[in-house]
Amino acid sequence: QHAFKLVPLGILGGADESNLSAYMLAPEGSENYICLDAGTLHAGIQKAVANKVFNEPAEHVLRQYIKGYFISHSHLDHVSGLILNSPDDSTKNIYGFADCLKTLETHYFTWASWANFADAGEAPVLKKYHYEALTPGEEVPIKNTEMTVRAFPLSHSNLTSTAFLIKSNNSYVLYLGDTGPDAIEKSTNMHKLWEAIAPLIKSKSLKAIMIETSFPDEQPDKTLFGHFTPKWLMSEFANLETLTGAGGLKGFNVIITHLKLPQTNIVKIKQQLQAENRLQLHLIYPEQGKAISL
Ligand SMILES: Nc1ncnc2c1ncn2[C@@H]1O[C@@H]2COP(=O)(O)O[C@H]2[C@H]1O
Repeated sequence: QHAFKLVPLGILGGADESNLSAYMLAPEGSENYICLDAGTLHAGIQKAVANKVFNEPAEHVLRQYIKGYFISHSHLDHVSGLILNSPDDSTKNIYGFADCLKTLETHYFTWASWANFADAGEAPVLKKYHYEALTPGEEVPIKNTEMTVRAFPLSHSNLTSTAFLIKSNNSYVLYLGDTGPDAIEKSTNMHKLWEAIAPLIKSKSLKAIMIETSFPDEQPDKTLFGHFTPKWLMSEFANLETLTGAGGLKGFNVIITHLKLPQTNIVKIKQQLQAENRLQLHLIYPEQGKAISL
């Protein structure tokens, strides 16, 4: 019995502008999706339609199926698809922490960068999108869907990034925007997040964690820029295992996002994750336009 359907619209962490972080998520059997980050929309929806994931034209998927956007942080590779597709989009909410939404308002939905399709910021405001600021830890319903969200702060170098805990009935998916290990970020955000979600792993209600691994282990700690390597990812999951109990993560779905090109690095990251997977996580590599049931 699956609880969610996930449709990756873009999966990479930069460089290939046709395939940047964006993931549609809906309760299984529902057409009321959210989109987690929005780096690439058009190219991903086209692929999903070509793969018969959707039986409607791409315009319909963009306008009718995506009910809202969840933006983890304001870096271009997480928002460019939203901005570029905004003239063809329908009215909906953009959810995120206040400082992230403020950057959309002051840097992107302005009359110099684009047109102001939002409902705040530089006049005239076209009011297609409503900025909906989230409060850390507070569960709120997601408009026009059967899901709720709780947002948690993450550290991403100089920025605050976001983890979104999405709930449908009594099942959950956890999506993390760009972030790195507490030890390097000099943060406790990962630990606090693990404390919040460990009970959901124990109760088997958390269906998957979507988390980034941007660089192979060869990347020096001082040039991680708020990202994970396989070694650091596995060390954070080892911390999580101390909260779930020994063996508590065996077979748990971990969807690896935001791999950065070149392709030789991506091959390395996958090899290293496999070699270092002593916790026996079920590692899943999403593919653009191919649905995953969770
Ligand atoms: N101090 C820095 N020097 C060079 N490149 C950087 C620095 N900080 C961030 N970046 C780059 O800017 C990118 C912004 O998006 P990412 O965090 O995915 O990856 C980041 C790096 O590629």
